Amino acid sequence: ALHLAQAEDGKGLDDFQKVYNAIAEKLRDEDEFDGYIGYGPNLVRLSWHVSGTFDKNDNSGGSFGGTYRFKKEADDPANKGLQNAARFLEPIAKKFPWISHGDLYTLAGVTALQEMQGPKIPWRPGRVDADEKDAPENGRLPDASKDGNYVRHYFGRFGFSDQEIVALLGAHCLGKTHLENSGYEGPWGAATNTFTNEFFVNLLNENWKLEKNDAGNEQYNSNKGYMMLPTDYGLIQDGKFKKYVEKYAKDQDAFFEDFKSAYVKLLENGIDFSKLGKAYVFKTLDEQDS
Ligand code: HEM
Ligand SMILES: Nc1cccc2nccn12
Repeated sequence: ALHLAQAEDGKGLDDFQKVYNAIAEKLRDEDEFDGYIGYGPNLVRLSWHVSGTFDKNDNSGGSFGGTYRFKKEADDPANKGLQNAARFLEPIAKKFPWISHGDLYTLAGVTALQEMQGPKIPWRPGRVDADEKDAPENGRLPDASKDGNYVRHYFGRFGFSDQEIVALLGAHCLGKTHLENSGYEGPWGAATNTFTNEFFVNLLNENWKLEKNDAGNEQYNSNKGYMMLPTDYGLIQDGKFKKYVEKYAKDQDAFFEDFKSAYVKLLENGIDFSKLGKAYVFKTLDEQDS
């Protein structure tokens, strides 16, 4: 059965906006991280990795139990590099001890996306901390060395359509790959901390060369210093995915709208929110600077 959302008692929009603001202010303060990319992309990746363990077949994994806080999940080799995001969030968790870990990890991704000029992401609280025994086993996160068919099959476990899969991967407009984390090296130059549709524009416009990187893994590099993972490149090798890449490369608003919907679905998979009111939409710091 789905996990029933139980919001932190007595907490409302203002309380969660305070958590949002604390994360957003810390993002602004600690802007030097990772060559001045900042923590935003890393927080978005954490929110995806804590949700990406979900399996609709037995409703295991997913963001509900906040089980990333246990070594069993945090030490998954696929999570290498996310210790930075976890350390970033420790003082936030101490300042707001009432928020569950699942709510904190997902709210941090929403905050980072909105502060990096992404779409407004409606968010609902109610994830309840589970025990270490409920932490999913390692190996549920995807393998970047594969192709488009693998990507389609992988995301089938969440019930995502081709369109939702392509929209979600648009988050690879953010941050970079780090050889010491994943065995892929991304260029400093092209790394960004602003949410745009450029992942799709680059996929279509650059001439990609498949090369072996210093870790011996194959990746696609362009002469402008951009890179793509084999799974990224699979989106233009596969005709059914490619038409959505073209749609989003042409229309950033359509990308923002579809990313928002798919990202909410990713973060809420496996949870029954029907007992809660409507989702919260948080103001950015800029919108509160009055
Ligand atoms: C086929 C599915 C996916 C694969 C194989 C994949 C793989 C990767 C890899 C290998 C990295 C580099 C990590 C590092 O070296 O630090 C990365 C980074 C990243 N991924 Fe994905 N990813 C996938 C889907 C997603 C999704 C669905 C999202 C969010 C909605 C996402 C968001 C990010 C972000 C923001 C970064 C940059 C992190 C940073 O700069 O620290 N990825 N991904
Ligand atoms: N920034 C970034 C992160 C992860 C994967 C990826 N592919 C192209 C760019 N990119």
